[in-house]
Amino acid sequence: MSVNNKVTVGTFRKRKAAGEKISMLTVYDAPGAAICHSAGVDSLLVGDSLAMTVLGYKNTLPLTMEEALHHAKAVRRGAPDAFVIFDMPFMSYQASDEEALRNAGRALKEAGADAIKLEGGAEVAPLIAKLVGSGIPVLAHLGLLPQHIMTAGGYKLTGKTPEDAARLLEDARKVEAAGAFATVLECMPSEVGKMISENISIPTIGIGSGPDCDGQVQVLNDLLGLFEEFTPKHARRYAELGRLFREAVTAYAEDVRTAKFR
Ligand SMILES: Nc1nc(=O)c2c([nH]1)NC[C@@H]1CN(c3ccc(C(=O)N[C@@H](CCC(=O)O)C(=O)O)cc3)CN21
Ligand SMILES: CC(C)C(=O)C(=O)O
Ligand SMILES: [Mg+2]
Repeated sequence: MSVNNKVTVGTFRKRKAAGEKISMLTVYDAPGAAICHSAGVDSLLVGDSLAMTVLGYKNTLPLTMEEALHHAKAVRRGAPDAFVIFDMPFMSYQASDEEALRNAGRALKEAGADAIKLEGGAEVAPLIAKLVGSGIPVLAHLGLLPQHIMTAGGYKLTGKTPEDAARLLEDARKVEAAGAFATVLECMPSEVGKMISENISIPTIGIGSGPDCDGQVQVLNDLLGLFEEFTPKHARRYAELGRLFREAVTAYAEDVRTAKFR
């Protein structure tokens, strides 16, 4: 069988109903998208982690719409049939709903994305309803919100107290009611990931939120060992491409120096 039947928002719903897990990986360029899609990864997220993994920024805040679109277009070219989600950059959707709708529209119209993702719970539920009402599928994102590091004072695990866990469930119910087709759950205790997954009808896509989420998402560069600034605890490493990369270019430089390669 071909590895990918065409994935749609309906696929997410059906998978959860059937108890089948959903895989998602971030990807930022055409060759990466081609490999991930042909390998059978269900969905590709052009994460705003692009800022850190590829563009060399210290956090995700500086990323612009233009930069994100540039990479989303490359991802679409590399995997024309993949389900591609565009992660809305910081301040592309916060200033007004009007600006949010225009920017989300650009993701679909200009980059050919299938859906957008934005960070937040109850406070963005009315915006999610407007986007979905306009025909733009939305993936929500709850828990650790990297675009809130300045107000949070860093990257912090969420849902550690019963009150926090209850608030996360409330947020999950609000984004579900607003029409999000699924939600990311980032960095919360496994029990909270499980509790939320069991109490909403849309799939949860976990990162650092335990084995009972309806799917998992990883940052590609963490998975491949290609991000050397730091390793988040939630990252699972499947390869050491950073090491291979360094060995290869070291050998090349040495071969040129010693005139073995000429
Ligand atoms: N390479 C990369 N991987 C990611 O997962 C990622 C990015 N970049 N950039 C955007 C955000 C930032 N994320 C992060 C970054 C750091 C931690 C972190 O330092 N976590 C701590 C645990 C936090 C705590 O214990 O309070 C850790 O030790 O891993 C978590 C998520 C997730 N996203
Ligand atoms: C970690 C995922 C969910 C993300 O938002 C990103 O990579 O930007
Ligand atoms: Mg993101």
